[in-house]
Amino acid sequence: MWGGCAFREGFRMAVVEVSGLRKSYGDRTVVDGVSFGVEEGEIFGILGPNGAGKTTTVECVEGLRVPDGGKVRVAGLDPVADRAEVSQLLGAQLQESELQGKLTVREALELYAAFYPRPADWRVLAERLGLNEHLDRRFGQLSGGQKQRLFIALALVGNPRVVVLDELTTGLDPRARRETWEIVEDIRRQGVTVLLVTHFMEEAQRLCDRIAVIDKGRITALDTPRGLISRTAGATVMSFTPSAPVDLEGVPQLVSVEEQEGRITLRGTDETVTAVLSLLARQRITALQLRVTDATLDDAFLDLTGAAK
Ligand SMILES: Nc1ncnc2c1ncn2[C@@H]1O[C@H](COP(=O)(O)OP(=O)(O)OP(=O)(O)O)[C@@H](O)[C@H]1O
Repeated sequence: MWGGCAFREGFRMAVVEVSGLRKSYGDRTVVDGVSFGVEEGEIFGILGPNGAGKTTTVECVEGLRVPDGGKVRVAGLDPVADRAEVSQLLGAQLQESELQGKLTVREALELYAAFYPRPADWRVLAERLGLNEHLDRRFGQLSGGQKQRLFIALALVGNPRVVVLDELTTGLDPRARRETWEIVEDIRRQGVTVLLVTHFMEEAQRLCDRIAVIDKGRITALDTPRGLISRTAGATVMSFTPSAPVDLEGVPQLVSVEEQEGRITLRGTDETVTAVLSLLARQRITALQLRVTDATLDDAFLDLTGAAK
C-alpha cells in the first residue's frame, strides 16, 4: 500500500493551490497569472501546446523554480520557503539526465528510499511496476518503458501525498503507454493526488478528473474532460455516405461540413443529427455507414487554444 491520504467521498480539499502565478525568463513572461486548485485524490491534468508554460508551472509547484509573482501552496506549505517539508510530501518524476546510467534499478530504489523518513517498501513498488526482473539491470540498459516505470517508482518511493508526472508517456509505444495509464490509475486508487502534464489528448481524456488548458501562459479553460468537450461548438459528429447527392441547406446548428470521397462528416448538435436524418428520409436518400459520435478532446483542444488558428 502506498501512502497518501485516502480519498473520502464528499470530503475534498485543495492539496495544491496556485493563484495568480507569474514567471518570466528574462523579459519574456511564460506563465501569466495562472490559478487552479488540485483536490486531494484527483488526477489533475495540465494540457497545452508546446511552450505554453506547463513545465514552468509544475516546476514552481515542485519548488524547482521561484515564481516572480502569485502564490503556490502544497498542503498549505510554500514549495520554496518550505522546500524540505514539501519534498517529503511531493513526489516528482525525474528527468532522464538526473539518473546515472551505471546505477542498477535496485540501487536507485534503495538510494531514493533512503532520502525519506517513511519510505514505501521499494520491493512492493518494484513488483507492482513490473521491475522485479530488472532489479540488477543498469539504468542505461533499460528500455524507454522500463525507465518510465522506474521513474514512477522513484516518484512514489517517499510515500508522497502528491505526485507530479510531466510528459510521462512521451516516446512510449502504445502498449507501454496503456500500461503506464493503468499504473497512474492505480496510484490514484491508493489515494495519491496526481498532477499530470501531458500532450496526449487520449491520455488526458482517459485519466484526468479535471484538466486546465494552458495557452501562452494563461489558463483558457478548466473543466472535466466531458465539460471541455461539451463547450466546443459542434460537440456531436455525424458521418455517412449518402446514396445520392444531398442538400443540407437549412439544417440547424450545423458547425462544419466536410466531404471526402463521397463521405460527409458534419459537426453540430443532437438537433443537427435529427434534422439531417429526417431530411434524408424526405429526400429518400440512404445514409450508408452512418456513425454518430461525440467530439473528442482533440476537437475541444483546438477550439480552446490558438492551435487551430
Ligand atoms: N530556463 C529557461 N530559460 C529561458 N526560457 C525558458 C526556460 N525554460 C523554458 N523556457 C521557455 O519558456 C516557455 C515555456 O516553457 P515550458 O517548458 O514551461 O512550456 P511547456 O508548456 O512545458 O512546453 P513543452 O510542451 O514544449 O514542454 C518556452 O517558450 C520555453 O522555451
